[in-house]
Amino acid sequence: MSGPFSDLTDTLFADKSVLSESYQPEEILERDEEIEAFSHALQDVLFGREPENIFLYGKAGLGKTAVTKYMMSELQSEVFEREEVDDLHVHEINCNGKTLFMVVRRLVNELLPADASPFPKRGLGTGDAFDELYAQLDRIGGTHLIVFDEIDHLDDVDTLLYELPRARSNGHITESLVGIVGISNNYTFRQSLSAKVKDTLMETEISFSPYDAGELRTILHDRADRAFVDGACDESAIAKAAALSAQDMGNARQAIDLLRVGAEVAERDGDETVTDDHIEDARTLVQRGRLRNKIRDQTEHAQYILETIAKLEERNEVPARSKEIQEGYERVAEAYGATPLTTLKSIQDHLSDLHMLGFLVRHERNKGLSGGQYYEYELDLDPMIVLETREEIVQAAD
Ligand SMILES: Nc1ncnc2c1ncn2[C@@H]1O[C@H](COP(=O)(O)OP(=O)(O)OP(=O)(O)O)[C@@H](O)[C@H]1O
Repeated sequence: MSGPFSDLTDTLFADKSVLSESYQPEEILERDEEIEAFSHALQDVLFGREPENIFLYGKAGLGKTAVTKYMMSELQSEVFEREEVDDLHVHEINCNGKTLFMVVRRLVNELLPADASPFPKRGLGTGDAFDELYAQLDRIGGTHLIVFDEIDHLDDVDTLLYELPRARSNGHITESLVGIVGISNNYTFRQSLSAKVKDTLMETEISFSPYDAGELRTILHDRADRAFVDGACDESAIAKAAALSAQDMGNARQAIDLLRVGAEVAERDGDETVTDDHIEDARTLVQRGRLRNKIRDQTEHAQYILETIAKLEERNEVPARSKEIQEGYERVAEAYGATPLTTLKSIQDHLSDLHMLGFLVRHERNKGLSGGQYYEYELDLDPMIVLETREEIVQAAD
């Protein structure tokens, strides 16, 4: 029997899941100093003392989550070994898009006994949710470490950071100990806290810096060893993925993505080894994917404007002035059954935003002797990406 899948054999991957987002590495590489600072801050837990509060800062993909997961699991094992230490409970919650009430309620529900009814969504306030949280922490006892990921996204973070670290000294809890681990992409987070919180919050701050090419190479090497069958990935492909990501933001997630997509390209082409060329192709694919998402994030009218400029570009009618773009835009908006924005000023505002966001190149022109200046615009990306993305969006909406 032969069918579309009958010829397929996996010649590249030994375990592809090692390159997936959900994979938690057993070993954390190139973060010795951060791990050392983290262990130091956590050591009170092993002596039954109140934990220090810990804040981790750093841009995306620098290992904050991976290091935290690793530290929590190492600490759990150590607590388990030392029978004299009370139980350790670790709770993790992502704060993005949540109110303080939602976060505290979620924690309460995690702590409640399995047969208890959940904390009500309505009718009670944040103060009530905190009271229930304290009651549950004391009912369970031991040490509780609560990891708040994207803590800077929380609406009323001041209250959280004023309440929880003081729960014991204020007598709200007596049978348990609680510590906070806050994770944030925003280095200025601490400055945004109220003076009252800033002055009293005792914490250790650990900052994660971008990985350099050598560090990324070590991380990728380790992944490649586990992910690929022997000899299926060139050393220079690893070096290339590491170098490209180091030049960008030093982001390990991006480096791993390049390696995975590069391997998918090799697989698609029927090649038995991942090479530099595959990583180069992966870069283009990953960049296109990012651009597509960025276009999708724009408002409907901003997208019409981008589509208009892409069409002008296809007819070699760029760079174009805002008046010309407005005329094309009106036709595009109407073709989608939308009512176009009417003033030239509103189009110019959109053009200026799209320029700031890096979608457009802007040329400043002078009107010769009559004086005065105006701008002309063209896309700073391949018009096909805009047109294809728009088509996908329209088809998905049908
Ligand atoms: N030092 C490291 N050793 C091994 N793998 C790592 C290391 N740093 C990061 N990674 C891997 O890179 C990816 C991104 O890391 P992680 O999710 O920890 O980043 P983050 O700093 O928490 O970023 P974000 O804020 O975007 O979540 C994960 O797959 C993680 O396993």
